[in-house]
Amino acid sequence: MNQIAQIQRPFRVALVGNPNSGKTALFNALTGSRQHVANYPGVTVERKEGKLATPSGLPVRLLDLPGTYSLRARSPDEVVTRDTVLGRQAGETAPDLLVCVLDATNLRLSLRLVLELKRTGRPLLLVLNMFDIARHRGIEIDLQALSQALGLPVVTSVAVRRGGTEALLAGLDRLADAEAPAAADAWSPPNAAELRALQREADRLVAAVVRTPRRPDTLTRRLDAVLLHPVAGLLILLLVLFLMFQAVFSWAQPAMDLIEAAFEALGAATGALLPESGALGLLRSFLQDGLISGVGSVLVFLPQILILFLFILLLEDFGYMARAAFLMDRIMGGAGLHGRAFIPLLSSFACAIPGIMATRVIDSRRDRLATILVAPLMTCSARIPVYTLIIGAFIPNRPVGGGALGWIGLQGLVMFGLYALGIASALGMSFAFRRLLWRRTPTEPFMLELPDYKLPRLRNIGLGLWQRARAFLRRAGTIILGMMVVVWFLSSVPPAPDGATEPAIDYSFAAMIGKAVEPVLAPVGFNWQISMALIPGMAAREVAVASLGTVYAVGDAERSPAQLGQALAAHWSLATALALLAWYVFAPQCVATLGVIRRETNSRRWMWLTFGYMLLLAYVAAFITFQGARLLGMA
Ligand SMILES: Nc1nc2c(ncn2[C@@H]2O[C@H](COP(=O)(O)OP(=O)(O)OP(=O)(O)O)[C@@H](O)[C@H]2O)c(=O)[nH]1
Ligand SMILES: [Mg+2]
Repeated sequence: MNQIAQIQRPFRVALVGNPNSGKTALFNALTGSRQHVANYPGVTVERKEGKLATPSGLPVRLLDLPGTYSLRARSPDEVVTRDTVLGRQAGETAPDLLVCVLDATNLRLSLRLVLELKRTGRPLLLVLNMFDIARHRGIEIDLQALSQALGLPVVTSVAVRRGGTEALLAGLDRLADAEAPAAADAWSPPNAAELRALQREADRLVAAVVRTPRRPDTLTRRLDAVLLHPVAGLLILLLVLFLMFQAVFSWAQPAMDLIEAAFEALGAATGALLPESGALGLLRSFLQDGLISGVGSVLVFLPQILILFLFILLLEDFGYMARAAFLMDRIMGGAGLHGRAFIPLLSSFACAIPGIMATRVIDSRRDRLATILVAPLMTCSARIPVYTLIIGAFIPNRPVGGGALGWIGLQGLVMFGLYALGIASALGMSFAFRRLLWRRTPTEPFMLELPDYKLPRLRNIGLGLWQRARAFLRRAGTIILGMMVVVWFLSSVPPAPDGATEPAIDYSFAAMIGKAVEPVLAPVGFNWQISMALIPGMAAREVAVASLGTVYAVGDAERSPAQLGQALAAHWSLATALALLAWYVFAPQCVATLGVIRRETNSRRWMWLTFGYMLLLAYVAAFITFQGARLLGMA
């Protein structure tokens, strides 16, 4: 009977546990690439589900839940975890088994969650993960005593090692046959006193089953002596960040050249197939100037984005990110930011959306709001295409100086400067917000656990990169492609009248819109082509590049990004180019980010505040840059 039920319906298992206990690592190890990522309805919490089969062939559907310290949910992702555990998640039934992932090196906090989970009456399996580190540190855990004391099955795992999940898989097989008890319907969240009582019980358990030697990891200690040093540590951090940006520029080049050449060839092949005039000519223009050159000019940035993420993922896995947060705490504290804001802000280098979502680690609402408000100022990867295009076209590719400075490229330096400007303005603005909005609240003290250093796992990094690449490609394939079609339409329709003397685009809708906005943007040096490209750029910053491509391609038959750079250099003054760079540092040009701010703060007010202050900064910065550059004779 049970066998039949299993064949018809997979065994549904959910991973619960504290943040950083290794749930996602286990999830990846167990499911490989058989994963499906979506969002929970109505919230910005990712729902990650994957498939696997146990050694005995039982199909399992595995859910990776957001980390939590308690079922007394405080944030949207904790609500998802709580509701899933209790079977209250809309559209889902309760999982057949909860696998509670514990960090074996820190059982105190994890066991309190286990005790809470026990009270829900759901079937539980405990996994002591990070067992390698625990063993390495000489921590001894009496598994049998723990299992007996809790009345729950206990297995160990090393999520990041091949074969490290065998005991867990065997455990799944054993428990799949067990009859699931009914859930306790009358569950209510524990109050503070109950939580304290649970913590005391957890502490008693730990005292009874865990033996910790007084022998700290010496390698970690020796490394930390240097990496956490107030001066040397900061210098190393700066060096790491600087190397990261140099790498983004130089390593990506060959791959970018390749992608560019491929799209050029594709465009040329399409051009050869179709005639230049008539209805087929319109199709040819659509394929060549709209589709191929549009997608190509965005795709070409994939290598850079991957390199940036490679660095972030490596540093995170190595254990350096927490140190960076620790180092930055003093500096960020001066700007009114919490030390924990460092990781959200650093993630915002990739994209403000995960950055803003990562602010959930900050407990105080004000600290969190301050971080959310300034996160979009960090240079996200969608700005890279714009920066690269303009820097490539206007900043000479030569070393900054001779001799010792010969290895620093001027282009890389300008890029670094733009990033620095983003960081400085984020710190400045959070300082201003603290001064203006929350004068009297003190920042909370910094408490972040510093994990031991460990060698990054290639598999984890690979999967992380793959997920990022997929997200980017999906964006390129949907929003961006859609916008490109709109932009192509606006810039090709209506067609030029017979006997027209100007390029066809000058007669199009795009020109009309651009020209209407132009007077407002003329003081910052933007012509109507730029004014027009900024409009679709609202959907995603990098679309502006593709739009400029379309605008100038339709006018001048220029196609590849390199040729686009040349076209821009011919059409814009240096002052205009610099003003556009300044604009892009600040402009609130991403509807998705604004949407996430609204959802995460639960208010339109903060969204509009962000939009307003960023737009103001962008205008002022571009104005000063343009007028200043003109005064210096760069017009
Ligand atoms: N050495 C070792 N490292 C591990 C193990 N499991 C996970 N890690 C590492 O621990 C870090 C955190 O793991 P994640 O899987 O991201 O943790 P998580 O529980 O999903 O965290 P949240 O999603 O934030 O709740 C990663 O750097 C993993 O590579 C393990 O068994 N041994
Ligand atoms: Mg996770």
